Amino acid sequence: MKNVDIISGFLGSGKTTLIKKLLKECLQDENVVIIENEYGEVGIDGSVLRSDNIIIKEITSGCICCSISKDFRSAIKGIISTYNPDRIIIEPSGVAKLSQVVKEISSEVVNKNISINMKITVVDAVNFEQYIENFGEFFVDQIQYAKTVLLSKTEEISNSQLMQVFKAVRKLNPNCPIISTPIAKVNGDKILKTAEFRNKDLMEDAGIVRKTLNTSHVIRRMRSHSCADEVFDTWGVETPKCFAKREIKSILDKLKSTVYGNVIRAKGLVNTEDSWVQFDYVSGKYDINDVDYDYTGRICVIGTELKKQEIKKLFLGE
Ligand SMILES: Nc1nc2c(ncn2[C@@H]2O[C@H](COP(=O)(O)OP(=O)(O)OP(=O)(O)O)[C@@H](O)[C@H]2O)c(=O)[nH]1
Repeated sequence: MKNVDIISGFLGSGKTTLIKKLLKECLQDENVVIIENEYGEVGIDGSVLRSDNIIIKEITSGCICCSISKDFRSAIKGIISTYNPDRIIIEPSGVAKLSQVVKEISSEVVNKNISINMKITVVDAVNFEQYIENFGEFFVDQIQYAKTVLLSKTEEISNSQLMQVFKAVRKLNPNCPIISTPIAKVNGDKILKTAEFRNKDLMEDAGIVRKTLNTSHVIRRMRSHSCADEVFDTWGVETPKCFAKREIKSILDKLKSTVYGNVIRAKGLVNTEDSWVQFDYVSGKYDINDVDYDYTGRICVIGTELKKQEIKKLFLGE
């Protein structure tokens, strides 16, 4: 029987950051395979996580809980027969419903070989209200079906905002441990122990939560949708273009404008005049960091009602 961990969370919440931390601080001696599911057409997180002892299987261009669920199931089976890993970590796309991912894993095809161990949902505390209001169907599902919730970016909000987010998460999921200490300050081991603790007792959490809560008030605009493809849009490109660093900054500043649609998440690995950089844009805020060179540049943008021609012009000038 193989243990499978699911690290769920909305777009840009911090799933990859958490996986990197766990790999570095407490999973170095384990034979781990990661399934990276990117909603966009080009894979970026695989390169971000890549290291010598980690095997990464990337599944791009769709969501493993709906449009490419078959690829997902065959990936799991293939991984088990090829690598026989100690642990499989799944990072679903930010727009996947955790309930659906669990359903896929538990389906007839694979349930003889695996059992679900950790189900952590990373919740972006900074953008909590905005996401619950606009993308409640996805966001709430991820929280309700989690065995553990990790609040990310808590160091960026006030104590009273944190208390509000904490209360709202607790209301949606009465049973799960909620990790609220800034991620940089919590030891990876502590996160692992918290998320694996009382595993068995919490197996039924999703059912209990569904029975005890009426969350219709938080699922407003998105209520009628059930599939990410009906709501979210993505644009991606592979490009050898060499950018100026200040150009990337200026592009990311512009992405906030509605000229480009409603951009929630943009990420990329691109070449610049003096180094390779990784950029991460989440709802108006961004980071740009130097990284090791990569084989070619990749850019991915996710949002709603994207103006793809405008976005292409912005990044590539054509
Ligand atoms: N300040 C702060 N930034 C964070 C934290 N967690 C993640 N980030 C930043 O948020 C951005 C997105 O982080 P990722 O780990 O790539 O998020 P993700 O959930 O894997 O993103 P997608 O898979 O693309 O949806 C990056 O710029 C991270 O550095 C946190 O706890 N605090």
